[in-house]
Amino acid sequence: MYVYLYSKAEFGVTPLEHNKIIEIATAKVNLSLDVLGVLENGYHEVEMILQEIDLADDIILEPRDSGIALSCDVGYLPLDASNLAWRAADLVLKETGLEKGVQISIVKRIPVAAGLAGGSADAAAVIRGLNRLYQLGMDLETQQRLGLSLGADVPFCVTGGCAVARGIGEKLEYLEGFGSHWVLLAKPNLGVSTPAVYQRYDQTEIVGRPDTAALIRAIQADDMRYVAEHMVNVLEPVTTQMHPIVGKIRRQMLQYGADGAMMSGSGPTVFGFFRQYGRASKAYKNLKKSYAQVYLARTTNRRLER
Ligand SMILES: C[C@@](CO)(OP(=O)(O)O)[C@H](O)COP(=O)(O)OP(=O)(O)OC[C@H]1O[C@@H](n2ccc(N)nc2=O)[C@H](O)[C@@H]1O
Ligand SMILES: Nc1ncnc2c1ncn2[C@@H]1O[C@H](COP(=O)(O)OP(=O)(O)O)[C@@H](O)[C@H]1O
Repeated sequence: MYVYLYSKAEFGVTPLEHNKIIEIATAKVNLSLDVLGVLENGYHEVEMILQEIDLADDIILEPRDSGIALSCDVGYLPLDASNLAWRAADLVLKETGLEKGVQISIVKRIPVAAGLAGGSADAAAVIRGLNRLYQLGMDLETQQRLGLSLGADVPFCVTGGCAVARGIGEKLEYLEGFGSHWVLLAKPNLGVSTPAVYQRYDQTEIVGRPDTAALIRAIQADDMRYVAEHMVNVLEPVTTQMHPIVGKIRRQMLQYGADGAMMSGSGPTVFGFFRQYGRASKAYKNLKKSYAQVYLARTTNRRLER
């Protein structure tokens, strides 16, 4: 059930002799999402808690004399300049003035347009990976600044971990203390457009908002149950109104024994926290009967390893 989601290549199988490197692009879930206002450029000022999970893509980088070449093990992603991994490579090469190219191969596991920041994770992994491959000496802040020009979630994805994200998502306050917990994810068979959800949010009356300060305290105390029971995402009613199946999955998660369940980001993926593997795996089997994209993952904090 819980398949090891990082590539085995990380553990010594990496063919370093061929100059390849592997970066693990981990997904995130939102433990809360609040909108504080709208900025002049139309972006929303947010206050949200982001948590890295171990559902991940592999990003394999190989040096090339010039040009960016991209391949992927699935057929549904663009392989040109509209891919965030491609754009990240282009940005780093231009910014550093490096007269080199790169071959990028993606092993895709994170569902797309799901509220899990899969594209942002890939972009962040390319930035980290190129820094390593060509020893560019970019510090974390530089990597995050570059990342921000690709998407609001990219600065967080450069490090992962657990953080309160403010501004448009780029002002990060890292939190320590939250342990490794079972997270079950289920995505209905539809993708959600983030701009469409934010736009619709502006016309929607808000019913409940998260108590971010209380959630921060619970995270620092590793009180998973409190977090699970008090998570709030103000975008959830918006996406649920567009796609009622989101509400259905949330109810199913709770019915199957989750301590709490919520939609991640702009959706439509719903995740639930479970204290016990047994219960989580039973819920996995039940949800698998109705949905193709169901994943059992764990919260993780690879920032501490970087
Ligand atoms: C909703 C969240 C929550 O973590 O995640 P996802 O659902 O995408 O995973 C993020 O705020 C999404 O971040 P990300 O997907 O990186 O956003 P971007 O590519 O920068 O922006 C896509 C579009 O979303 C809207 N947007 C994004 C971020 C923000 N703070 N306010 C906005 O209004 C803008 O219309 C923007 O053009
Ligand atoms: N490497 C990538 N992985 C996933 N999606 C990508 C990638 N590059 C570009 N995209 C595009 O970005 C959009 C958002 O995808 P994704 O980052 O998975 O969404 P979300 O942030 O909601 O989880 C999709 O329309 C997808 O086609």
